[in-house]
Amino acid sequence: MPRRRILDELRNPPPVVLPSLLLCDFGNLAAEVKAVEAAGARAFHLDVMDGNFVPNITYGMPIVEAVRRASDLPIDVHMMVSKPAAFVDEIIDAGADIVTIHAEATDDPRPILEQIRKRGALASLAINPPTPVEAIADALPLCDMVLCMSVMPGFGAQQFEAVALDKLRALRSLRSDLLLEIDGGVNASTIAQCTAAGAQMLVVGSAIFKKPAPYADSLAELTRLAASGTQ
Ligand SMILES: O=C(CO)[C@H](O)[C@H](O)COP(=O)(O)O
Ligand SMILES: [Fe+2]
Repeated sequence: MPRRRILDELRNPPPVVLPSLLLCDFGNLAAEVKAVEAAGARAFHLDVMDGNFVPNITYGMPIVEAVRRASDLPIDVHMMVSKPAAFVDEIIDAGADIVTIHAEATDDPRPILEQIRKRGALASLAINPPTPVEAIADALPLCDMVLCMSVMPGFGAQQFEAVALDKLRALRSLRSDLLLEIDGGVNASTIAQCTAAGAQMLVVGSAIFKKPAPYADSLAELTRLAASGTQ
């Protein structure tokens, strides 16, 4: 999908709940993707971890390609890798529509964000809970989206860290057009606070995949709660 159309679609209310496939059944990946799409998902979140930037290894291009084959929905790839510049092109070739790199992984994210945009994908920058918004001020003009992590990256099913909410509020006051995403510990108890603070993109892993498919009830309930935070 073209960059502009994805941006417009994702900015449309209600807020977007993105299933994080980290905790899905990889033995039945295509079926899981289709089940989540049938449940009403508007985009997917894929967690690429390299065992170096974070203390865990997940998957790379082949899984992004497999999700691309199973669905036409936008794919948001969260790159928890030490050398994002080396893999951005391949991730986009595999089917990523949004590429999120970590501010902590590079001295200057700007050339990588430019490269992502040049390739026609949405450029996104993530910050870990201890990283302040000021650390990415120079890169903000090149960002379509900012991801505020509400856990230290590496694993699903961790406890939500509310420090991300202050950063969402600060970013929203700086730029009204920026897509804002939050990831980590987002569930029925925390999701309304996230949208109240300005997030439109809510990544949810364990709160969807801890129950077996179909996922329609949990996705609808999370979307309802997310929308209630914007009222
Ligand atoms: O980036 C991530 C972990 O680093 C995942 O997207 C996130 O943790 C999703 O899982 P949960 O909703 O269970 O926290
Ligand atoms: Fe993630």
